[in-house]
Amino acid sequence: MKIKSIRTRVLRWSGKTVAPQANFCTNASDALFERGDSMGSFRFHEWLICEVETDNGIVGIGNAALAPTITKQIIDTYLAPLVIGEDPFDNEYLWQKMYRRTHAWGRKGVGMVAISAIDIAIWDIMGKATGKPVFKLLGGRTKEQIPVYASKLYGQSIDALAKEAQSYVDQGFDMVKMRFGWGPKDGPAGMRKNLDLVKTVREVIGPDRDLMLECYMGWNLEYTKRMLPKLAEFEPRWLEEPVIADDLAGYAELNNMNIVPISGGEHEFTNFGFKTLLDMNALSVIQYDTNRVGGITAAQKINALAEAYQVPVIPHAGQMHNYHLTMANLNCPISEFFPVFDVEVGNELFYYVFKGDPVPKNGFIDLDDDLPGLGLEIAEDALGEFEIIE
Ligand SMILES: O=C(O)[C@H](O)[C@H](O)[C@@H](O)CO
Ligand SMILES: [Mg+2]
Repeated sequence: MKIKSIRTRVLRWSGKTVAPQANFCTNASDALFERGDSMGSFRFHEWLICEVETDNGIVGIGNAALAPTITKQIIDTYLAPLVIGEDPFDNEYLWQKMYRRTHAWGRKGVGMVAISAIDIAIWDIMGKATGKPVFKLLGGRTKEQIPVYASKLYGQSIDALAKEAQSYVDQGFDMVKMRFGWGPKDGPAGMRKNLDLVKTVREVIGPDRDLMLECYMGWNLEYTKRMLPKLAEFEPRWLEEPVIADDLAGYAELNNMNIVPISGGEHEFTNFGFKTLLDMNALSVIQYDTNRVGGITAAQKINALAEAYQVPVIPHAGQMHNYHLTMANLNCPISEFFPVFDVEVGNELFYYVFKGDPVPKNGFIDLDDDLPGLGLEIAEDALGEFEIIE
């Protein structure tokens, strides 16, 4: 079997979007003096689809959400010529070929995102060719079902936040992740508002459900050190991305304070990136995203490394490319789930592009043992609300 062609499309959402409210979510741009739309860099309103076709007609589907138009160019210009004509079952060789041929500029960021999209498609091909779901090629079923946490609860009024949190309890979720609305530039008043948000959600979900807290790189080391003792009383399962991805020492200092477990990794790349973080004891939970980190080939290597350190892996994003890894690894205990809403930040866009993502029931999702590949189809009949850049 050989790879015959690669087709990339960028889908630009032109349908209804919900504008984020003020103080919707802290993020790395908050450190800039102009508030403006600090969420500007934080939209996922485009998605890249990467279809890899073999000479016997099997089509594997990969995807990417970061910088889709650039990722498309990287695949079309640099990566497709490297893998066309090759055997998709040589996935390790193909990953190394893409990684080493673009090493000068592609080992992190959009270069690795592009490699991820092709690698995910290759694993979809291997599943379809063998008649096995991808997780059965990675280690098989390690769970009856996958527990999922409802991940939204962006900054909003206290009443609205409580109502949204209650809706997840009513749907049977035992774990929720919320976002902060304020950070270092908002001073003590912002700290109090952040703590009010956490207090509200903790009161709604009660003491026996997991509460996770998301900063999305919007805080810094000094502010987080002041916040951690104030957050401890709410017993969060983790505090996520308190500092920017390059502040490895900050991650390590915060995690080694052992006040609240620190999580991160959705903006880190390859097993080398995570070896450094693990050696520094910088994370208590690893959260790579398979469509960024290097695809399934890279993610599975990180899973093995993390297991040796006994650091759990809970990939960013409730999407199929992550669910298969979670199902196949004992050290991946739960998955994230983005509730389906109107398009806001864009995490929800995945459900508009693809068909097949499992729907949670009572706080769990499951995968089909008999559905080959990733189990996704492109929702071609629903792409009318997208501008398609081919
Ligand atoms: O952990 C997450 O879900 C991500 O950081 C989100 O995609 C981002 O929207 C911040 O909430
Ligand atoms: Mg996150």
